[in-house]
Amino acid sequence: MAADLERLRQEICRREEELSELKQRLADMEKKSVEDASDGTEPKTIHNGNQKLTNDQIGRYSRQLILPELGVKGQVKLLSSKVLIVGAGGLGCPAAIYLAAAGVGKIGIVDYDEVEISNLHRQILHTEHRVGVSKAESVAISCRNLNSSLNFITHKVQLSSDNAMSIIRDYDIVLDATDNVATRYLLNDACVLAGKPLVSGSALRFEGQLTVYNHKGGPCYRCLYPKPPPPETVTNCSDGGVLGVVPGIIGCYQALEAIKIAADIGTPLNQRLMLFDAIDCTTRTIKLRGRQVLCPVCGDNPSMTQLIDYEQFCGARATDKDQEKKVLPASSRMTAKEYQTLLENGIEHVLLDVRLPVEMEICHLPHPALNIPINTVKKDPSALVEQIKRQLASSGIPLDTSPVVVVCRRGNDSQLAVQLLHDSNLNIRDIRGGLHAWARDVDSLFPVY
Ligand SMILES: Nc1ncnc2c1ncn2[C@@H]1O[C@H](COP(=O)(O)OP(=O)(O)OP(=O)(O)O)[C@@H](O)[C@H]1O
Repeated sequence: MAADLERLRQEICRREEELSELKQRLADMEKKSVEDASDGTEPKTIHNGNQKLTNDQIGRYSRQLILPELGVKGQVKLLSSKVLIVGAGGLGCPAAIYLAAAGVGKIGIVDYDEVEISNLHRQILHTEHRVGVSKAESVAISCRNLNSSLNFITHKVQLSSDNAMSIIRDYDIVLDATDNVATRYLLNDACVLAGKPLVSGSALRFEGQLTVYNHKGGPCYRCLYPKPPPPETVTNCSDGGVLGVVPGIIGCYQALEAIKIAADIGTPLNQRLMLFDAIDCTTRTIKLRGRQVLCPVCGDNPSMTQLIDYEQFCGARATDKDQEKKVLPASSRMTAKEYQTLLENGIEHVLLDVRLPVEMEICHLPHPALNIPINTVKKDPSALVEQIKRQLASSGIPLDTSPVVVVCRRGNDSQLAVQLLHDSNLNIRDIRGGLHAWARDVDSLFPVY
């Protein structure tokens, strides 16, 4: 049954990709036939008196063509503009579809990742049956369905110092729709070096931000943030959460800014930062400081003339594996399977879950747990030790031998908790890999978030 479902899913994906290719071929042929017709005796102007737009284009873009600010001139600019979207996620999806709808002639999409089920609540161009498909490809397919007359280029790679300049070179405007500090600096420096405006967006929880860097003499990202933040202070959607519509709104704003720049209309958001708060439904725009003459990349005497190692520059976040190596000795840890054995043998213990209560509501291990979030543990570890000792005593469990088992989502915060409680004389260990390991190694039906 599961194999049949998977086969069907793959078949849908295959056919959808085929359909998308056919649409692209059809669009190319239609374009060619218009060019051929206007090549010889038959003038392009014969039907609509307009040398610049075809009848199809006039029909499709009519509602924006009649805007005096845009008009035929602006639409022609859009059709000949080239916009690169880096990141085909929560910001990139809405940005891409509005750029395609507006008729931006060439749209590049960079993403190395594949669609996951947890992306679908906000990355609205992907679909259920495209789980496992390249995100860049998925965005191109959805955009082509909307407007097959445009040119969509997929770059299924991680943007890095090695490839950024050669990818960016072919575009006029770049959108930063990514989610990490290293790529922000990389994109900033690459855009300054290549002389391209950078429309930057971000969204987390209920808040979003938007600005345009390196445009019309305004500052670049480095002018405002010369040094990267300490890695441990950076939170992403996977850890902090995000309401899907928030990146949706910011991604739309990114498309809007790109359209304004491409069509040369309105006032771009350079040297200003827009702050959006979904909880109160407020937006605020604040003035930013201008370009810094001492900026190492866009200043008067730039010391940076090529891209650097951005992971190193930002002191990239330690991976789960690094953290495992760095933090606890093996004797202070147990595997998910070892915890399963402990449960099956009915060994008395205290289970300490250091996630937020809201996460406990999503799922929890099949044993009553003391739920103390890691931030509370950090504030007063000794109070927690007293609480655990009281619980052990009231259950008549021997204090020094009975295990205290700490769990979290992926096994990082639990290690921190064990460290904080290390001097307590408790027999304390954490579950390596947390609930993710439990779902992977013990209970395949346990939910993963
Ligand atoms: N250097 C990079 N090159 C290409 N794509 C990148 C780069 N850095 C980030 N991205 C992409 O940017 C997108 C950002 O999307 P988003 O912020 O919605 O988060 P996500 O990584 O998809 O989701 P989650 O954090 O929930 O797993 C991701 O698809 C990610 O793969």
